Amino acid sequence: MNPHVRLRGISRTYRLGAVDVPALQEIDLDILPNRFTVISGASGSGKTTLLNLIGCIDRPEAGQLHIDGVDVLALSDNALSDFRARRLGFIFQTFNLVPVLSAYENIEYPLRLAGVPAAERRERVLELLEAVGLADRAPNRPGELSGGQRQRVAIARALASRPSLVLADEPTANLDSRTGAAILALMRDMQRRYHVSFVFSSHDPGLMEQADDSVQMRDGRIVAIHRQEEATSELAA
Ligand SMILES: Nc1ncnc2c1ncn2[C@@H]1O[C@H](COP(=O)(O)OP(=O)(O)OP(=O)(O)O)[C@@H](O)[C@H]1O
Repeated sequence: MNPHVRLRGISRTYRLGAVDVPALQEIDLDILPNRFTVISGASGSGKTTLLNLIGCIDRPEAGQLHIDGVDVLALSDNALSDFRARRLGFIFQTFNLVPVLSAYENIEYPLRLAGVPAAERRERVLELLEAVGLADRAPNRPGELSGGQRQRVAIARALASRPSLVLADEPTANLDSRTGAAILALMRDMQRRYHVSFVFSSHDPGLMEQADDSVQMRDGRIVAIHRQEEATSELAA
């Protein structure tokens, strides 16, 4: 199976005054398509830095990064923004919804930016609201929703532009454990339903069991990769 994301020799060092902080050191990693991948590791192990690089929000000093076969580090800033908007979806720990927009409008926002026609926008937003269990909350602003409901809106927003890859940086960190488990189950469901690759980071080693693939990090390096057997349906296909 061709990897969806391929990292080779990726290094990223932050400069803090005179001190160099090596956040990632020569990372080699393949993320497989249509799988649910968790990146776990202690605080400071480099998870966010890795997700920011895969999300083309940050650039490494060294190494190669291909997504869907595209050498993203060779793209111009404009081409990279376009690539990000079309192919990638993001879910954040702090939800990052626009407070003055309703749940419906938050999900619709990336579609407006992408110039999707109004009728198609409406169809996609209503389908996603239904899919994340918030059909009755369309007019509510984020301030009128619970943390779990806000994250559901954020999941729907991340999927709105039909990305091939969704990146989620500690999406359950600000939720109680029950709500976090429900959000995780929803992400899993959405990953299967929409045939996207999901990559999310977590401190919680318990989540590793629920992923197809798990990547463990320590001190800026990958110390273990565990891949579950491919799903039967994929093998049969
Ligand atoms: N902007 C920055 N400037 C300097 N150092 C940074 C910066 N961002 C991260 N670091 C350092 O890089 C290392 C990796 O940080 P990163 O945020 O990627 O880890 P993490 O595994 O996501 O941690 P957490 O679980 O706490 O979010 C840490 O040592 C951190 O202190």
